[in-house]
Amino acid sequence: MDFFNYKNTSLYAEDCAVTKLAKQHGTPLYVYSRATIERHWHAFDQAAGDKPHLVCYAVKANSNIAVLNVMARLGSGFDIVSKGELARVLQAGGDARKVVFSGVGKKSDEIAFALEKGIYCFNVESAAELTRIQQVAERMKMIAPISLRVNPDVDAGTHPYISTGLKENKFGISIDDAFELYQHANGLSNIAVKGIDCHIGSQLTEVQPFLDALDRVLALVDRLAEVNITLSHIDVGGGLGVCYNNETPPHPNEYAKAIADKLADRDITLIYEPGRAIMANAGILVTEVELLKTNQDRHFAIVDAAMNDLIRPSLYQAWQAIIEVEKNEVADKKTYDIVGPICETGDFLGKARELSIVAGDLLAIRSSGAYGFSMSSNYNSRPKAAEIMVDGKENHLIRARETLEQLWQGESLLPK
Ligand SMILES: Cc1ncc(COP(=O)(O)O)c(C=O)c1O
Ligand SMILES: N[C@@H](CCCC[NH3+])C(=O)O
Repeated sequence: MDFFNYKNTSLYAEDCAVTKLAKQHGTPLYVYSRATIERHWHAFDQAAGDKPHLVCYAVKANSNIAVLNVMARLGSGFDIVSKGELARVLQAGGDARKVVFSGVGKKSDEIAFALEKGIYCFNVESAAELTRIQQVAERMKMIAPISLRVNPDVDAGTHPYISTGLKENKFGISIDDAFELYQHANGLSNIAVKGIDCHIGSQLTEVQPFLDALDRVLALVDRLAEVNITLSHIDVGGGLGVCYNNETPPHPNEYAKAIADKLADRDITLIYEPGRAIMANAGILVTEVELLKTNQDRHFAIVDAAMNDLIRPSLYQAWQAIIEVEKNEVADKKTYDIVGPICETGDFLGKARELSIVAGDLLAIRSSGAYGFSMSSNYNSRPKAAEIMVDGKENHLIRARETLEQLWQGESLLPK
């Protein structure tokens, strides 16, 4: 469910006509809906009911500070993977005490920064990282709160690039080794063992793999309790999928409740790290059709957005709906490949889409709120798109379109 719907023949974002937004801000343009973000966040928050819990939004999905601020105002926590993401959370008014720090390669200065800011917990992904955190904390005369990210070897049934919970993936600590590492961690002078963490992949469309992973995690929690290592939280990661095409993922409510129910009789705090499920359908990417061309019976719509703006179709062959912003009743319906101006064959946003368009029309690429702008780049020296947030009838520019000067910011010429 989202707030991007047609009124008669025009697409609206909440109460704003998308054509007007494009006129005001130009294209390519990311448009986010505040009401959608808030509704999705509340779905996770409310499903856990009375169970102590924390929704830690995965910043990587969309890290614009206005997006983070919307969630900070709701009392959200945040899942971060870098010093940069923590700095963004703080800049957005987020509370460091509700931050969990994931990621396989935290540098010492990132660990020090997070300790200084007083984050909730480090999700430790290897024995070597545990040693590093101990060393940094000892040097700073601080205690680092940690959980181990265990890899439960569960098949998430998702795209291989975004599956993380299998033995062969680089993420986490094999669940078979975790028991010993917990005992070791428990004996370290500057480490406080707090919880356990698990994230098995992204865009999962069924609850069962989450529950299977949780069963394995709970078996370890119980084994640890037998040796007096009592954990105060379980972080179940993110990964809940959304409907891009014809997937039928469980509603966040159903997913979050299934997990909370499993923990109902345990005195333990539950942490979720959703990214996509909150943001994907809270955003669209609006682009203008520049030119139409036909090569050997194949029709191409060349648009002003490209793989640098939205890389998911190129990188994962991801399918995202592409719709007309104004339904054009006059133009012939044809099957188009929607491509950008970048010099790569892989630069496409969608293939074989039936559309009635002429040059100058606007298209909206749906479900672009997550892993859209946050994965964008300047490839082909293309300034990054502008981002706006709609809020009822109002819209706010939350990131200005990049200027040409910004393209070479920080670069310098040789002296001679
Ligand atoms: C550790 C961790 N937590 C949370 C997320 C968010 O995942 P999703 O956007 O699929 O909810 C990710 C990304 O997959 C992740 O790596
Ligand atoms: N970026 C990916 C998801 C990766 C999740 C990050 N751990 C996507 O667009 O689907």
